[in-house]
Amino acid sequence: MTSYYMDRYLKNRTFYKIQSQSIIDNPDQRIVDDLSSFTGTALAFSLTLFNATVDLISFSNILYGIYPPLFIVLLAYSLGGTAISVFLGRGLVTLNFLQEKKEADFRYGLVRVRENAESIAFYGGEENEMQLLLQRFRSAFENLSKLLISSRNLEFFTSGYRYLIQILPAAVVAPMYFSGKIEFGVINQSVSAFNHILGDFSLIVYQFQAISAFSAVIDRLGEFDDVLSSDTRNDGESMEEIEREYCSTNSFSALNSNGSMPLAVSVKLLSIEHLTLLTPSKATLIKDLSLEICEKENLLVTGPSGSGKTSLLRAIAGLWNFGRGTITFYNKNARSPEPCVSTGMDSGEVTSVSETNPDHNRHRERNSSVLFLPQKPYMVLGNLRQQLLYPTWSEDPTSVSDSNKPTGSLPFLMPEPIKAHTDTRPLKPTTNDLTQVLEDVRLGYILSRFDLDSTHEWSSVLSLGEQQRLAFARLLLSKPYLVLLDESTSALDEANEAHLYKLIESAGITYVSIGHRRTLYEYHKKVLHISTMDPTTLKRNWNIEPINKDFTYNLPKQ
Ligand SMILES: Nc1ncnc2c1ncn2[C@@H]1O[C@H](COP(=O)(O)OP(=O)(O)OP(=O)(O)O)[C@@H](O)[C@H]1O
Repeated sequence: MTSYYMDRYLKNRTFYKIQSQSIIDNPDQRIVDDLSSFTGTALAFSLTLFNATVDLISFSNILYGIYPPLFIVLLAYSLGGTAISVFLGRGLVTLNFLQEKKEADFRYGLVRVRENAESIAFYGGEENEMQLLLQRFRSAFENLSKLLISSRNLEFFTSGYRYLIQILPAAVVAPMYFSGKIEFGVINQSVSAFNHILGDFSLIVYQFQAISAFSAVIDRLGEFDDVLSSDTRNDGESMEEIEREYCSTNSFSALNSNGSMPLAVSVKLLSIEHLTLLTPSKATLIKDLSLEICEKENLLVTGPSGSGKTSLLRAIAGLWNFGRGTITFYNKNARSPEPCVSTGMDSGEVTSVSETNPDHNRHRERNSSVLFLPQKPYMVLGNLRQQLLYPTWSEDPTSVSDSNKPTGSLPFLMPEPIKAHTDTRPLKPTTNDLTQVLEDVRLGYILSRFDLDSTHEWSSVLSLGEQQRLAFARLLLSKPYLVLLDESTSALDEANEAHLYKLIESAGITYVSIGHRRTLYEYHKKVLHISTMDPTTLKRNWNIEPINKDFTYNLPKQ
């Protein structure tokens, strides 16, 4: 179940939608704790139910045979007891649900302190963190107190219920013994049968606390399952969405009609048509943007903070759907093109697939040919080799030494090889390639400190600039045909920035960058300037122009 839920959580970027739209709380806790208690309790309850059924069948006959009215009294007693315990414990499901949430919130607060240890230490924010954590703990503690009070009241009733009736079978059957109707041993027999049947009929009374905790777990898992099964892109509102199309440009599309190769071929990689970007609250960020990105026509996106530059990249990456318009990717490497659904998009022959019904392989195909480097470099948990291979190749550390030995693990727990885009991604780099690429991005010196197979908390042991250079090393290994860089060199000095841009340019990678630095103009052909939208006029707030290379920007000496 864990593997099934994780698969659905990571598929179609559901994890991102859940987080960015705050759809449900603590999905991690639901995967770890709730699944565990669901499976454990479901198994335990099934066995208890089975046991009780067998018990009931065996002892009902005995008790009914001794004295039928006793059986009927027992039935009435247990029904009454069940009704009272349901009434007394009616709040327990909600309290258990909240307890799970509050404990998970508290744990998450502690995880955030661990993850942001350096920033908190720099700010000296220990006092505030303590207050925030105490607040979360207090909330969990207060809920637990309410839960304990409710459980105590229920427990008082359950104990009374259990002992009050103990005398009944002996009291009813004893006169029958004294009148000689039954033998002495039948009194014991009836008491024992009575207790067995009472236990079976009182399953809800005795297990009410466990049942209410189980219901809370089912509620949380049900909610999670609904989110994983539904399309979380919008809240059921029929709003317009940005359309994404993936076209495969065949190799002959660049030829002239007579079959000859034109002198200057400009292969289109991406086109944006009439794109209007909105925020979730429907404020317009960018109005009616249309542009094309051709091979080697590197584009710089500039504009004031908050104007919507990152949102534009998110829209291209498929992470932002608020707005309307069409974004088309042209994948020159695709092998199995499908009929083109978009007409009048390109003079060359194109084939395309739309993202309305996304399919895993298609995502992979696009991922391998277009790469996004986010503003905040992401370091995966693992060794340096895994950092470099991410996200194009996977490396299972256990398989390095024991690749031929069976690990004894269950098949569904084995790491899945990244197989869907083997047609377009380059061959897996060797250790020499990895060392070389680190040298290329001027990170060769870290190999004297860490070897490729050492595992560290990389986001702490590498500086931000080093992490950004490592991200460029990944880029050089993956060799996508288009990369979107969101201030990916913001932590680097200008000389290193120039070096990295030259490297990706000479690797034949076309790039679209977001940046504020004037020096960036040097490495781009066109600039898209986005200005802050004026809500009163809602006029087009962008313009695109070629960069005049004669202009000098006081570049650093290298
Ligand atoms: N998930 C969100 N919900 C609501 N508003 C958002 C969300 N994400 C971004 N915004 C808003 O959209 C606007 C554009 O954000 P974006 O990150 O694209 O700006 P930017 O131009 O990249 O800024 P910067 O240069 O500071 O990185 C901002 O006003 C931001 O507050």
